[in-house]
Amino acid sequence: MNPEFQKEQKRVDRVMQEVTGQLRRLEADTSRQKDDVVNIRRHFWDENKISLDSFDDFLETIIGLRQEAQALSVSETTHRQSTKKLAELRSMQRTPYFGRIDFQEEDELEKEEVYIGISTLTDSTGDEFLVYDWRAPVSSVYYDHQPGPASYSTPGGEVRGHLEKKWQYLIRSGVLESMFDTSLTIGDEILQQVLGKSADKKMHSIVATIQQEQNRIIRHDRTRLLIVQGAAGSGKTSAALQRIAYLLYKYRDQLNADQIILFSPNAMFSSYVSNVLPELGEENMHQVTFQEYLNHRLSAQFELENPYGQLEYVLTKMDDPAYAARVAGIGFKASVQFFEAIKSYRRTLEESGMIFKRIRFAGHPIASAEAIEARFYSRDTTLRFHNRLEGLKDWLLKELDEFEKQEWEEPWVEEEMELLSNDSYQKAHAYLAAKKGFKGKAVSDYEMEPEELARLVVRQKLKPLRKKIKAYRFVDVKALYRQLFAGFLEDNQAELPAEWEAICRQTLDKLSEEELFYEDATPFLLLKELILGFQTNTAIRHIVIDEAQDYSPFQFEFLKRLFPSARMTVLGDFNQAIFAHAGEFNDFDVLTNLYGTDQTETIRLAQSYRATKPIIEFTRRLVPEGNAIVPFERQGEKPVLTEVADHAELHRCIMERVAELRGKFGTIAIICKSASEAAHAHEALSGIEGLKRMKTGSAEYEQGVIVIPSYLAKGIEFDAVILYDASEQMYGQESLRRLFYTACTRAMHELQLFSVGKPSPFLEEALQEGLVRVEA
Ligand SMILES: Nc1ncnc2c1ncn2[C@@H]1O[C@H](COP(=O)(O)OP(=O)(O)OP(=O)(O)O)[C@@H](O)[C@H]1O
Repeated sequence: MNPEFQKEQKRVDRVMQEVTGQLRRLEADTSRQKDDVVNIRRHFWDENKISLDSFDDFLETIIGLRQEAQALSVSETTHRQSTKKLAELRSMQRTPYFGRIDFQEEDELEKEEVYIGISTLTDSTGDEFLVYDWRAPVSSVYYDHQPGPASYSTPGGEVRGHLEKKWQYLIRSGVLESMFDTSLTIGDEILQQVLGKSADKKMHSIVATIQQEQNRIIRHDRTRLLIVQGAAGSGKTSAALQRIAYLLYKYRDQLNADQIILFSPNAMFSSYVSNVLPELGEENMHQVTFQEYLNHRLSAQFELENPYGQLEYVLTKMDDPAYAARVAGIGFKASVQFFEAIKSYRRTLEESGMIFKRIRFAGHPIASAEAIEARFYSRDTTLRFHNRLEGLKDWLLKELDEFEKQEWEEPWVEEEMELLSNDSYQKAHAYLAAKKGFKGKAVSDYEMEPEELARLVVRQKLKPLRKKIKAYRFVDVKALYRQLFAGFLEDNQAELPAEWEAICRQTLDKLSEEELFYEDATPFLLLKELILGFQTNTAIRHIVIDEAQDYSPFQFEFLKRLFPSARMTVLGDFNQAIFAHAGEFNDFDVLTNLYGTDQTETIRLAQSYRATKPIIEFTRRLVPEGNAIVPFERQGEKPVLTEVADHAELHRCIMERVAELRGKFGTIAIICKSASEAAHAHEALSGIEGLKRMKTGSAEYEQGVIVIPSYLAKGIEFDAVILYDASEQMYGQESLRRLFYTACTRAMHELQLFSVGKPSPFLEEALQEGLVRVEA
């Protein structure tokens, strides 16, 4: 063993010893802190006898409670911090560090050897830094510079110096397996090794091999909106997760994981990425899907279609007579034009056109729709729209008060009183007694007057109506949305799709069934919020939107308003824009309007890491301007295309191929175009042992051999991909190019395409250039 290597192993031993020692001490402390927290919680109320006898007693009680609550909060925070440190130390036990820079600061006589790992580690005196956190300012030199002049930013200003050498280490469970002087080696051995590994059930952090461009994303701080456009496999998701870890470190005094939301495409993806932050010793952020939010807001009113339901329709129901109109409708309803039309519609409602629901109680009118409308438009029109509605609400509540008084004497009240159960009667008695100031035993002295009970009965009966008025349910948003398709847009919109009439019919029919197409959900919600006021969440400080090409500008506008205090990181790839509305957009330029050019920065990632060089050379031929995508130098087999005569032969060939691939790989995905094709394939290939099918509801992606619809595989990767049927029959339309590309780019090490009959025209160029091996 060379002496340099031996010296480094000795250092690893020393650091490991330190980690183990600190871990032991912290484990003991943490368990004590946990007992403290449990103890304080258990005895919280014993320690504080509540006494309200005199003002002094009351004050003492309050002070006692406050002190105890403070003690609890301190213990909880200490315990939380220790648990986090424990997680970090446990990770460091596996890999204490992964890199080193030899950096000489300007004006310093000696160079410093800075070791970099997932967390900072000092010796027991606290004086010597054994390991620096990868997010520390000095660590950026490791990611950003080659040997030579280098600098890094600190809160106190720029630190300049000279980077002499840069090292990478591969340490596993305390054993130094290899080390590379990356200033000398050509290519990136460790990155090669990492990328050559098998796919995992969960995504891993890329902390040891973050590339310079990715580091820009991670440490970006300048603007409110960061847009990342990057090729498939360029590390967008990886960089986004590292960025969250970075933000949690940099702003550790002000920001915690609860204040960050990651918008994921589906539950399976959420589970796939859920490992990365804990691996870095951080707590996970919230993960949600946009659909979950829509459901939360709209499911009480409508049966809501899910986005994959929409996609499945678009991919499989081409024969439906309503198909062309639906697809045109999806495009229009996601357009900026429609967005602007809704905003201007809302402005016209200031003058006329509002639709209200009458307010009635048991068949008795309280306010007719006409009266409400008349009142609304008789108000001062200089007031803000929402204030006018608020005034209307207050007026209606007063009308209800008047009505309530009239009801006291009505015969139904008496009947209702007689029919009260014993329990309800007792409750009414207790309630009224308390209101009159009767306490404890004195409650039984209270004699309830029949008039009082009558008033209470009427109030209770009108409670739901009062609630409805307070929630502005007298505004008929559904009818207002309907109005857009029942003439408003036709009269006011210059350009409408040719299928407009059919689009209107479809939309209106669906609404009348109390159902909502996915493409209508966000516009409906936008209209509702524009009329009734926006619901906001100011606690969230950062939102990260992955697979952002799947969102319409509408949805972005929405998220901006929903999270007014948040910064936004948006990551996507328009070559993978597979939703039908996506035809409208090819880049994120329209998002610049969200916060303005000064507050927007765009970073592009061209290098793709996921797949071998031959796979990337092939996939980039599938999309326009694919030449801009740069493959990483990792060797492998060329993709293979096998043309078969029919489905029987297809299934036979796939089964044979799976048997061969199984020997080499842990995760093999048979990717189908749609869920219905996946269902057929799963049945036909049931001879494959342990074959599993992934569906929209699947919560976790499974290893082994799986059948999966293309759109669900998005964002995820597999060792080997078998494209079930890449024929012209299945992928003949230009609109499916992006879906086809998305499916092919899921492969890491091997890609096999089958085609029943003539292959898709998307393959023509790649075939001509010999980028695919054709098998007979
Ligand atoms: N710097 C890196 N070091 C090691 N691995 C990396 C690096 N960057 C990316 N990778 C790997 O490349 C693969 C693709 O990364 P990721 O899924 O983040 O890309 P993406 O741009 O989100 O892809 P897609 O758009 O296709 O979903 C992952 O296996 C990831 O671990």
